[in-house]
Amino acid sequence: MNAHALPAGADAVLRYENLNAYYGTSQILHGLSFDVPAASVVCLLGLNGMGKTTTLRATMGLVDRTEGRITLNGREVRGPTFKRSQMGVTLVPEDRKVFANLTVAENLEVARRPTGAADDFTFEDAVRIFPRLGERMNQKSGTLSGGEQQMLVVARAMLANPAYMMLDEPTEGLAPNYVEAIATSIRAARDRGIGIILVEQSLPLALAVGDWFHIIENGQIIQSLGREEALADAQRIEKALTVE
Ligand SMILES: Nc1ncnc2c1ncn2[C@@H]1O[C@H](COP(=O)(O)OP(=O)(O)OP(=O)(O)O)[C@@H](O)[C@H]1O
Repeated sequence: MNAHALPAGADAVLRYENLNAYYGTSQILHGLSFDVPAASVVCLLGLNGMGKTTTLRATMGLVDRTEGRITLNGREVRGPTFKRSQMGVTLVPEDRKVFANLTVAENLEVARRPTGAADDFTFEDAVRIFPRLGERMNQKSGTLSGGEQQMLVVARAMLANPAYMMLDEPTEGLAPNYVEAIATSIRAARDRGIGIILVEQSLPLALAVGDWFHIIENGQIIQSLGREEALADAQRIEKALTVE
């Protein structure tokens, strides 16, 4: 069964139900519940240290302990990280780790996981979305700029053709033209049916691509907004993301 196939009767959704997460004895997440429908972009917003990264790591089984349920298209997401990624969920972490000694092309090839679906991402798609990578296919990835490495890790995630993709602050420290390329890639992934969780400090980017917005404070969702509401209330969201 490929990553996009659904068990009979299941919703195409990554679903969080009352998620608690712990590092050691510290409880970081307190009862998070939200849905990530297929073909949508869900933005997690909040100040530093509020639990956004922990939510993504909990999804991949990278925290010490969780309670509650995460289901992907009706099946429980559990077990070791590689099993979760086999289920079709992938995380692009903040640290932008590329295989430094491999070329750009080799990094992409290692990640490529065709599902056989007609709308699988291909090398050509990656190069169309990130022309800069196309110019650097034979360059060792360790010598790319930070922005280019970020494009490469996002391109790699897309070539794995996940059902759901989580991006942790993909535009942190990037120049505006790279931010635009990341926005284009997020829209392209959504247009192919991929559900996306975007953790972002940049509200303009989140508003440019997001369908749903959850503001997280101290490991809890304190406010949830749809796209129209968020656009109408951008100033209030900005305030919630500003340290007083
Ligand atoms: N490995 C860890 N061990 C113990 N505590 C941790 C660990 N990782 C994160 N924390 C704590 O969990 C809390 C939430 O951190 P998290 O990284 O999820 O925040 P965030 O909202 O993503 O913010 P940031 O933008 O700073 O990454 C913080 O108080 C942090 O100190």
